[in-house]
Amino acid sequence: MPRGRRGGRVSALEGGSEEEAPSAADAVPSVLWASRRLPGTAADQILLRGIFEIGRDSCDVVLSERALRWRPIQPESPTGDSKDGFLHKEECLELKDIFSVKLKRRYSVQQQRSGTLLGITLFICLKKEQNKLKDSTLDLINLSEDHCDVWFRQFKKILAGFSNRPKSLKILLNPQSHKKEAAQVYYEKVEPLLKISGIKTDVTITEYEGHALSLLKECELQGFDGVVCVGGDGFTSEVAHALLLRAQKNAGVETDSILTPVPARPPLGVIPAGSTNVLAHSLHGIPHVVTATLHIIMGHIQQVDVCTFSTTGKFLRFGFSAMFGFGGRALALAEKHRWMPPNQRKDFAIIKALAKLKPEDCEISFLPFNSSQDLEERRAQGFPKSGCDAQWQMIQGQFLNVSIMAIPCLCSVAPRGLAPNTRLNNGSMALIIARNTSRPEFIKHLKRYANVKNQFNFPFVETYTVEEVKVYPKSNSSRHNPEEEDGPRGRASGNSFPWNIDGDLMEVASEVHVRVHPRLINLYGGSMEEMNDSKVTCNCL
Ligand SMILES: Nc1ncnc2c1ncn2[C@@H]1O[C@H](COP(=O)(O)OP(=O)(O)OP(=O)(O)O)[C@@H](O)[C@H]1O
Repeated sequence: MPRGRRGGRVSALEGGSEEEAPSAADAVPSVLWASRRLPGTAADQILLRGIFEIGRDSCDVVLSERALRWRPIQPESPTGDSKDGFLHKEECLELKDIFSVKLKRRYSVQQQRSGTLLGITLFICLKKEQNKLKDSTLDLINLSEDHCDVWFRQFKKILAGFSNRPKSLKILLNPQSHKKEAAQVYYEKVEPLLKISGIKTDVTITEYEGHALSLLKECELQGFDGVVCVGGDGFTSEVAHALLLRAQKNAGVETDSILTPVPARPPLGVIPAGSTNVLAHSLHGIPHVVTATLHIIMGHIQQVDVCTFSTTGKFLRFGFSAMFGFGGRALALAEKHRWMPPNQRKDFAIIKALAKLKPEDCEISFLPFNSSQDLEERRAQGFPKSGCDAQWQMIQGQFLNVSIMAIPCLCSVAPRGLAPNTRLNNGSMALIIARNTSRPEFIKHLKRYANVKNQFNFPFVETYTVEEVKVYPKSNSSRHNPEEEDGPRGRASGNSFPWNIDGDLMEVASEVHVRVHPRLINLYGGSMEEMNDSKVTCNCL
């Protein structure tokens, strides 16, 4: 009979009976990765039972359909009682937290091929502090090849049952993101975890702006379970736009003026490696590479709302968030100074845009959230168009900044989000308007994003929850002067207005129509824990 390293007898008792687990209050896990107790364990059928060394203890290990449980084996006292049994409580690991299994072997110089079997290693996804995931391992030590083989095959079978987890991924990597470290991020932190998980990858390193878009128009995605982009917001947004555009073309949807887009099939993973990582931060609650990678490996999927942007009835692009006015002009300035290092460029652009702060004269119409259903009903009841459109509201005046956001837009300068009351998939957008005010007051408003105070609690700030927005800049504002470095009011070029769409500059000459489309794209990401002080109190949102 083979024996464990510390002399414990090895056996595999398939389908054996399960001991009653101790109460959650009693359980004191000695290892970080062990969750205390699973609810409803009674119905959990036992698959295998055997002895392994875990940590420094010889343990009685039980594998059931939902969990792995173990308890150190107690030496029997002459009276038959266990001396310190109360110290050795059962620990357990939910099977859904395992992402890979390998046979653990020790290789000596002579044994280059097979090595000496030591046991089984389980690769585990741990939940750390708020929203952060971490990979870890659990070694089940047993020297018996037969014993380990039975358990190894059982773990493999269990892992194969997680059908939502990807087996092959198309990776798109922007080598120019931030300080050009996206390749290093991918090859050092992401690829090793994908390899351990047995996920096949096909990596394309983009060579120019727009490369991902043109590649996704043509390339075959049939063999991939998902697409992953490694880069910043501009790159992620480009890839999301490309996937959605592809979905429309595949479904025969006219892309000149998209009214009701169809969802994109392959889920998109977002590995944060840019100078701004608002999308990854909003999706995972933290711009953390390992967390993002583990969500992909575990097949956690979120359906996320997406906006369409169009002008004069013509579709422009898909995106998650937009800024017009100060946000657009600051980006236009940053783009003109691409030669600067990313952080310096951002700071420079913000300071310069603040120095040249001027309001945009425009008219904003919006359809408040939940009114479109009423609108459809009114149209169905034969109301004239003007009667139907009474649902639309209109404001006009001089605005310093207009933000339209379908996602919360978490970032380092706004840890609770630029739109903290929006969710990833609540089917609405936040419309946040800063009317004209003095520069110090506007700066005070911007600074509030960084702390817990309500950034909307200013008389010049208005917030609305909307489904559609139309922004009409007034055409009588001063014309572009090519002599002026940044154009009038920092405009991007000619007579167009700069829009910041997910960190990408979009120049539009006339009005922009933004509509939200609920749950249009699948993104890899788990449901986020709310921040402790999650809701700001605001009259409108
Ligand atoms: N090889 C490349 N060379 C130049 N630009 C590229 C390349 N690959 C992708 N891009 C473009 O770079 C833009 C910005 O990329 P990304 O968002 O990853 O970086 P970033 O550092 O966060 O950018 P930003 O400083 O604009 O926030 C994207 O619009 C993308 O199309």
